[in-house]
Amino acid sequence: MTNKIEFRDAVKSYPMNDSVFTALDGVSLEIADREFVTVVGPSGCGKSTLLNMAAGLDEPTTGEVLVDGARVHGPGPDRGVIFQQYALFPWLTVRRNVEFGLRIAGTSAEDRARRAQWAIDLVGLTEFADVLPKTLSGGMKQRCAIARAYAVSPQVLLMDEPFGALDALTRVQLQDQLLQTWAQEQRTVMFITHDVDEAVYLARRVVVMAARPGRIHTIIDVDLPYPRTEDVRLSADFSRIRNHVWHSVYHQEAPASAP
Ligand SMILES: Nc1ncnc2c1ncn2[C@@H]1O[C@H](COP(=O)(O)OP(=O)(O)OP(=O)(O)O)[C@@H](O)[C@H]1O
Repeated sequence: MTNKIEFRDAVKSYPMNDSVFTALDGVSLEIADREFVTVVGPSGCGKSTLLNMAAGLDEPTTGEVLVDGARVHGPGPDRGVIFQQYALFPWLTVRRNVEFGLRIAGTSAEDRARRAQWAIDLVGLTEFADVLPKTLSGGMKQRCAIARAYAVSPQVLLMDEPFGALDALTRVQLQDQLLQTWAQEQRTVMFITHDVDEAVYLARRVVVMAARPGRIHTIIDVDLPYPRTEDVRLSADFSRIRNHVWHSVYHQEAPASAP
């Protein structure tokens, strides 16, 4: 399999008074085409910095970030980014918000309408397509932001704690929807979360980062079958991997135990 995203010895440092603060200290990571990777780690370990570099919203101080073998120089329609804070246009309806990215991409009106409707239906907002965001709950606003990214059908989805602010039930529903679209459209997904269960449920590999300086602590293979179902979530194998990831995140001073 070819690499879709590649971090090559990526360093991010910031000048700080008379010294330099190293936010990321030489991260090398290869994410294969169509792979689903989650990233977990303590606050401040550089997860968002890493994702923003792949998105083209931030640049490494030294090292390289490549997408499809080409150095990233800025955002592009091949990469959809979803943040925890849904940035919807308050004066546009759900449908117009979802169509926005397609409009920018120059998609024809007919395709725009079709793609938008598909994405709106997928996230369960069919009945709310023509209302303004202010009438939606937080979870519904986030569904709208997700539909907007899905509609453009980017090859790469970069998701920074997209479900972090949602209630547990909505979160589980959106995790399952995300896995369904991933299975259908076979995108490459890089997904940041603070939730160890979410990290394991979604991914083929979990990247555990460490802080001060930010770096990769360990990478844990999630050897569970897709499609992921409730049975998978409740299985002994899931618990075993979840415990391994948990230990790697919360007891980083100790060497990571074997699963
Ligand atoms: N513009 C900046 N100037 C100085 N330091 C910065 C800047 N942006 C980020 N940092 C620092 O870089 C480190 C990594 O930040 P980043 O947001 O990537 O961490 P994170 O793992 O995503 O954190 P969290 O889980 O809390 O969201 C932090 O210590 C942060 O304070």
